[in-house]
Amino acid sequence: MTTVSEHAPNPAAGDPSRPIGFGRIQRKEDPRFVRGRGNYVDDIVLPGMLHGAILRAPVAHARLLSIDASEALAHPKVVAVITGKDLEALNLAWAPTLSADVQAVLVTDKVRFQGQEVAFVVAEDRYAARDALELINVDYEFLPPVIDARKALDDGAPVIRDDLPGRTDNHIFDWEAGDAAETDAIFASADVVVAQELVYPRVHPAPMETCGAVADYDTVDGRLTLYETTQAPHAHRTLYAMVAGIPEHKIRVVSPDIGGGFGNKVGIYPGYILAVVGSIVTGKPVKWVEDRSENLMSTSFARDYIMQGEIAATKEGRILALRTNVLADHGAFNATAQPTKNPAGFFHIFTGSYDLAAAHCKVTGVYTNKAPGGVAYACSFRVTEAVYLVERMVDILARKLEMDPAELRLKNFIKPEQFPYANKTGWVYDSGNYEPAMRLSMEMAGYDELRREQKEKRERGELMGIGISFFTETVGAGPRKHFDIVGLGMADGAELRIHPTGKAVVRISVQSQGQGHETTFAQIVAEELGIPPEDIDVVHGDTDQTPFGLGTYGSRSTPVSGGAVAMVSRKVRDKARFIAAAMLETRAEDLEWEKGRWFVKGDPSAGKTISEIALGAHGTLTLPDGVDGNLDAEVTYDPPNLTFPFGAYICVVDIDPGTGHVKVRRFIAVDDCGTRINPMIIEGQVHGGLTDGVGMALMEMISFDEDGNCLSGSFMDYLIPTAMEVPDWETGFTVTPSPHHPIGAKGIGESATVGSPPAVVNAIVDALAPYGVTHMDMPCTPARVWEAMQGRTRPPV
Ligand code: PCD
Ligand SMILES: [Cu+]
Repeated sequence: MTTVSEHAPNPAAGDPSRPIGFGRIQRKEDPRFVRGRGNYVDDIVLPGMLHGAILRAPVAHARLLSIDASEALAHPKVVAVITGKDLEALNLAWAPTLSADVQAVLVTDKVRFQGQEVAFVVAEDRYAARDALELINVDYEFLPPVIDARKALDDGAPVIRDDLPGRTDNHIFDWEAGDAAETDAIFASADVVVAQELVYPRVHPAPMETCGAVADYDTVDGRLTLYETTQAPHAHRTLYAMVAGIPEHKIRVVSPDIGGGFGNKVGIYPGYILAVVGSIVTGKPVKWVEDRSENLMSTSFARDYIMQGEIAATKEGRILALRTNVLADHGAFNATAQPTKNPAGFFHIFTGSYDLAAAHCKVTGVYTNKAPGGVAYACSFRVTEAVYLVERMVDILARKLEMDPAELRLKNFIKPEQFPYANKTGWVYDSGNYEPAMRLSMEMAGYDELRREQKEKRERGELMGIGISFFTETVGAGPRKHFDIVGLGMADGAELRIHPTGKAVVRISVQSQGQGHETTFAQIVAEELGIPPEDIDVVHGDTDQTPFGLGTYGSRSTPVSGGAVAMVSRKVRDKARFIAAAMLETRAEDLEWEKGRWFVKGDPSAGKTISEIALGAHGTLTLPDGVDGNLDAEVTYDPPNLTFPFGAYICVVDIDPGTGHVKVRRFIAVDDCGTRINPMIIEGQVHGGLTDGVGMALMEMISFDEDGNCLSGSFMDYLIPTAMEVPDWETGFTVTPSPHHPIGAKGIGESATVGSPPAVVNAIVDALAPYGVTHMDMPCTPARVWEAMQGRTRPPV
């Protein structure tokens, strides 16, 4: 049993590698999932419920001339058809985005991307609603679209956002970070400079469950109950109150089980608002659930960054500076989920894990006739793009210097004694110890042996590649003074009640989409109070039942809400001390804590367990002044900094020279997320993220033709990886606790998605080195790989 010292930042401090709260326990949520008892938005059925369907624009850019819904309204099962005009009358035709822009809920003036919402039909069943869409007649005047971000700022390019007063071009923002002059000076005198354009294509989170809502507006007392697929129920409620003018105390947002979010369910989509309007108009509950094509074509995409990278170094391989110019395609509305004041999110952590003398980045955002979004798909707000940039550039430099890429990284890491480390663009990394993670991954991979094998194979003309990526993430936004969503500061609440019999319920503001919060948050309480996890219920996903907080994305639940849960448990523990003292007829100062109980210093036999204390609190005992008769507490936790998890990944690929097919043979992932709660859940998070990363590197891309038709509107065209395409993951870990987090934990949910794509691409480029290939853009499909080899001769060996 570990003794928890009151003020120790990390209860696992004695042995930091020990997982906390009973470690590898089975997930509490799984029995209901494996028995088919999950309850998703589409499972919700309310009496008299109607069904909504959205008519979507067939083209990317067109003026709306007229809508005739009379035929649809004549359909016997159609109850209402809502158009942009109707919404204008309610002042709801446009909604604010999370990035200080507005987005059309339904088109009033102009269609701006293919798949945009044009009208909403409410009918007695889903089939009738869909059928009636075909009865709506819309007249359009087609306009030339802007599809290529590189042409968005050309003179004479069609102006997409002519709804914004004074707009004469498609420019959204220019933003920069770091010191340009200092960086340029270093580049000017550096021994070696390499440059490369890197395209991070438009990809999609594509969660298993698409987005949907059931809105139930009670016309008698003006109450709105909204079941939604949302990763941030409280933030949504406040936004609905602000935008729709429904008093906040009359709105209840319920987020039941969610079949994956991955950033796709952070924003507010037109469909949610339309379900609400549909319910207000008809006086009945209205369900709207999108299909797969609607999800892929119209909801938030991710990435879509064209990056010009440059890196400067000495000829001995000391990396000096990094600079980049980025063109960011934000689609038709600037709706990126951005909790920061920076329009490019956390992109300026592109200095990665290296100790640089200078760095500078510049990002230009543009509008195009494509779906809006730019969500952090398994990515803490553009950290994925940042990691890809630096990890590709370091590899390109290694090739130029003819140095081993592992050696080059080891030579340039920020050293353990440099933490907390302030990078050149204004981040303070809380902690890190990079070399042991790198060395562990090399040892697990058998790195030297792999290089030997590669050499032999090259001599035989076989294509084998080894790719490395070492990443540092910024996860866990707040603190609230630095991060907010439309003015709501990024802190999170937690409420803990210990029932008289010692069982507990903890209510949290974040929202699980599959991460296992019902298990891990119980484990945090268990660690702090010694109550077994099975005796602790975790309540989330209902704004009526939980304290305010900003929700789950950017791997912030453990860093922020996890901190809140640890702090609220400590508050209960402190209170328990006074009650125990009263019960034991002694002074609180004379008591000592060991996991699960307070006892008299020097007399361990005299003590009270948490459950005895809970009963005492609710009993008849006279309590000291100022101590309430319960064992409950609440806190709002505002983290002092972000957490900075990191990892070392090694990917081994074999390429078929005849077809260009890439086989990921091995993948070694060493992650450091600080103090670990549940190793099984962590491994699951890493496995999922690696699969995502391999998918992006090899096959995922939302593409468009010249007219702006989305070519990736189904899983036939938008490929996602399956068990067939991925190897047995080999995972390892090191533990570097966060010095400021109450239990020392850092986020893990997105690490693998962030860190793995550069490892895969680095491996592919490494395999193709004999052909003189130095870069390839994702997705590295067989066609692209094959093409890269054509017309290039392998040098004789
Ligand atoms: N150290 C540590 C950390 C962590 N953990 C665990 O693990 C998990 C995770 O966590 P985190 O990191 O904190 O995170 P979160 O916040 O919770 O979550 C979020 C994430 O998560 C991930 N993962 C996942 N999974 C699943 N199943 N599903 C999903 O959907 C998802 N998503 C994804 C994403 S994308 Mo964004 O949204 O894009 O921003 S963000 C994200 C949880 O349970 C926890 O508790 C542990 O144990 N330990
Ligand atoms: Cu991102």
